[in-house]
Amino acid sequence: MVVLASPPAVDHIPLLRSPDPGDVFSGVPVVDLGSPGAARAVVVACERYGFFKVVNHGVATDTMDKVESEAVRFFSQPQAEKDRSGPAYPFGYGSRRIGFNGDMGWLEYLLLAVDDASLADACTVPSCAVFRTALNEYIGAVRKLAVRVMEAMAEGLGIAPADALSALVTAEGSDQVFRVNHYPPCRALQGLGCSVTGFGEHTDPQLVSVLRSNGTSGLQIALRDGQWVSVPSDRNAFFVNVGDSLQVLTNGRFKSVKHRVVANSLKSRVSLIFFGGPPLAQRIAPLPQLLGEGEQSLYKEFTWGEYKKAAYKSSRLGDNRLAQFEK
Ligand SMILES: C=C1C[C@]23C[C@@]1(O)CC[C@H]2[C@@]12CC[C@H](O)[C@@](C)(C(=O)O1)[C@H]2[C@@H]3C(=O)O
Ligand SMILES: O=C(O)CCC(=O)C(=O)O
Ligand SMILES: [Fe+2]
Repeated sequence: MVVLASPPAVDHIPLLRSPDPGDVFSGVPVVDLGSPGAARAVVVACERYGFFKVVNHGVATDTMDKVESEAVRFFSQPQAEKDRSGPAYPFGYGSRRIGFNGDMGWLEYLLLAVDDASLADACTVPSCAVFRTALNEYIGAVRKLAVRVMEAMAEGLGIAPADALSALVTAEGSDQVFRVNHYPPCRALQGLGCSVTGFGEHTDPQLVSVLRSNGTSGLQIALRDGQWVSVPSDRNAFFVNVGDSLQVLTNGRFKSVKHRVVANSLKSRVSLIFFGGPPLAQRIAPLPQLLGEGEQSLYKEFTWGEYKKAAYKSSRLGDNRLAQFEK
């Protein structure tokens, strides 16, 4: 028997088939937020893929560039310096370990709280004031974008008031998280036909996630038939994921998208993600306006706090976390 051992550098990190050009998905829905058809396009994309790209988003290029270059600078520091911003939980710098239940990925990251009360100085890590200022400016802009996207969802779904969904992420005490991921190039497996997992497959538990990355590919989404496809990167655009909580609010009409990141063998990927969640006490249940005559909720009642606790306590990244709440 021939046993192929992984190089020690990638020990304990699952391997994936390397993406090939045929995996590149040309069908990612693109929503022009400034166009009259945006609300309808958002709904169609959320129903079909739980995922779409946003252009004409109004976030200044300078706001995106500054935070990206500060992130690159932060991750290029010596390990001991980065560790001073750790540990990752509850918030701070982390590397390789994701969550508490044994998941590992080829990445390092910053997990940051978004403190609504003081958005002007939302994060206290990292220690560098220039990075913090850039992060706070970016987080403020991306949060506004999340609100616009959720307003478009409500309009497209035909529900009132206009902030029926977005109010959940602007409410006092809403639970928002921000994440900066850095996937260094992984040269160890070059030419072997396989790649190391950057971030294993999962759905995001929140309502929506708004992602931007540098020009390095790696993000993949699962289509409804289970096929994994590569999302062409676009550093000028944002990508929106439907999260589990939004799936429940729409009684399954919108589907939370399964996604993962495959590490690149040559280039590093930097991604910045805003996760919009509601306050911990918020009840997560289908919006009555979205339930048809006689239609029942597909889910048992729960609060965001209960869902989050269950997700963090016992789930592995790839688990179907909603399954235990299905009726
Ligand atoms: C394994 C885990 C990591 C995660 C918490 C969890 O127990 C299950 C969900 C994971 C996830 C995915 C989206 C976000 O990156 C994240 C911050 C979140 O809210 O849920 C991560 C969690 C994490 O990295 O701690
Ligand atoms: O880094 C990426 O591109 C995606 C990461 C992700 O899905 C996450 O942090 O939840
Ligand atoms: Fe994710």
